[in-house]
Parts: sequence; structure tokens; C-alpha cells
Amino acid sequence: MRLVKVKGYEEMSAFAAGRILEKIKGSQEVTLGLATGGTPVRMYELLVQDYKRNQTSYRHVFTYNLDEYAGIPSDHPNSYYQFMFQHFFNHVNIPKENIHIPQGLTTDLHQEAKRYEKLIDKISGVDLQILGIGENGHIGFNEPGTPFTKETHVIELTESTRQANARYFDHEDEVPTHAITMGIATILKSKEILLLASGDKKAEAIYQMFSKDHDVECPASALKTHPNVLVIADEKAAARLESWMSIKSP
Ligand SMILES: N[C@@H]1[C@@H](O)[C@H](O)[C@@H](COP(=O)(O)O)O[C@@H]1O
Repeated sequence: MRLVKVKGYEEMSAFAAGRILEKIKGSQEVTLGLATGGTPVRMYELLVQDYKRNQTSYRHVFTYNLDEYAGIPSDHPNSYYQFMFQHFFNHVNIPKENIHIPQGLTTDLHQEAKRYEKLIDKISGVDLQILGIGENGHIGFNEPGTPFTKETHVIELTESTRQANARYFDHEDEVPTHAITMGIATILKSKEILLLASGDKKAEAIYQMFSKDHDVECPASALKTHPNVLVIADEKAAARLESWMSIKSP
């Protein structure tokens, strides 16, 4: 796991957008694993900006989103489906049939999880996976305690995650209690992973991710076993790492 420390949110976003564009421009067909949340918003804006300026084509791009809230329809304003279309898909020329997002409202969510995993299995994992990190160290919606062997599954959200995500909803009780998420085993199938972190709220999670060794209580620490992970953290998110690294290095 390598770390790139950048100054702030803007630099983090530009770095991630730059890597995505390199991938898109350098391949005849590319599969991207995409994340939602506040962290990647500017990254998507920069990709849209690039599209407007340079017409970088997305016709050969296939996307697989990490997760979706359970129990709300895709046209719900807080669904990750809406998030993705508003922030990104509506603004570039990606064919709709290339877009994959788990369905949060189906008669059988477990079946949906299986269907989604099969899609990712078929492509042997995405080429480039973008990740954010939860304040409790979750990736996707893999909450602390989730076995690292899990593939796409249905999960009950912790109270702290529901509270952290409540800012996007009108009321805290509107935040769904469950979600469908790629599992850690699914994420680890990716060929390359970029994890983005910005702000002091993420400092503890970033510290835990680097200092814990493959500990289920810190889901992001699973990434240590992957050969190609780059963490892009801004100064605030990396703040606790500074003292830890200087303690570790002689
Ligand atoms: N499922 C998402 C994660 O994929 C995301 O990384 C995390 C952090 O969100 P934010 O970037 O808003 O801090 O929130 C949610 O729980």
C-alpha cells in the first residue's frame, strides 16, 4: 500500500481524476469501480470539466458502483444511482448499458447481491477501483467486523455510519438501515485501487488502516494484502500518520 500525500481536497481530486483519465485514454476498453459520498464529488466534477473541454470519450468505459442503499428505489433523491447520474453519468457520453449499480429495491436482495457479484466475476474484477473511507474505516459499506472473505452482500449499517451519512437526508431516521455492497473479497479482485481521503474526520481511519494489520475491525486494513493500492490523502487526513511514521522509522 503506497501513500501519496497532497495538500488538500482539490489536489486529491485532481490526482484521482488524472489517473482515471490516463486509464481511459490508454485502453481500448476499461472497467472502473466507482464510489459515492462527499469525497469523490470534485473528482467527478473534474472529469466532467475535462469531457467538456477535451471530449474524452467514455464509449469504451464500463462502470461498477460499489454499493447502494437497500429499500429505496433508484429514483429516490438519496439513492447512489441518482448521485452517480447527477454528478457524472448525465454529463459524459457513457452508454447507459455500460453502467452497473446494485439495485437497492428488489424482492430478493440476496439474489441481487449474487447477480452483481457474478457481473464482477465475469470481468475478473475491475481495472481501477476508486474508494473513499468511512470514519470507522469502512470501505464500500463493509462495516467493522465484516469478514474479508465476503463477496457482494447485504449489510446492516452501523449507527455511526447512518449518522455520518445523515447529512445527505432530511432526517436521520430516513437513512436506510441496510445496504447492498461489494464485499472486501470483491474489492480485492480489482487490478488497481485508489483510496481517497480528505479532512480531519478521516485522520483516525487512515491511521488505523496503516497501523492495523489485516484487522476485521478496520475493513480498510484488508487493502494491505493487495499488490496495487495507492492511498491519496490530504494533509488533514494524513495528520495522525505523521507522528506514527516518525515513531516507526529510526
Ligand atoms: N458507502 C459510502 C462509502 O463508499 C464512502 O466512502 C463513505 C465515506 O463518505 P464521504 O466521502 O461522504 O465521507 O460513505 C459511504 O458510507
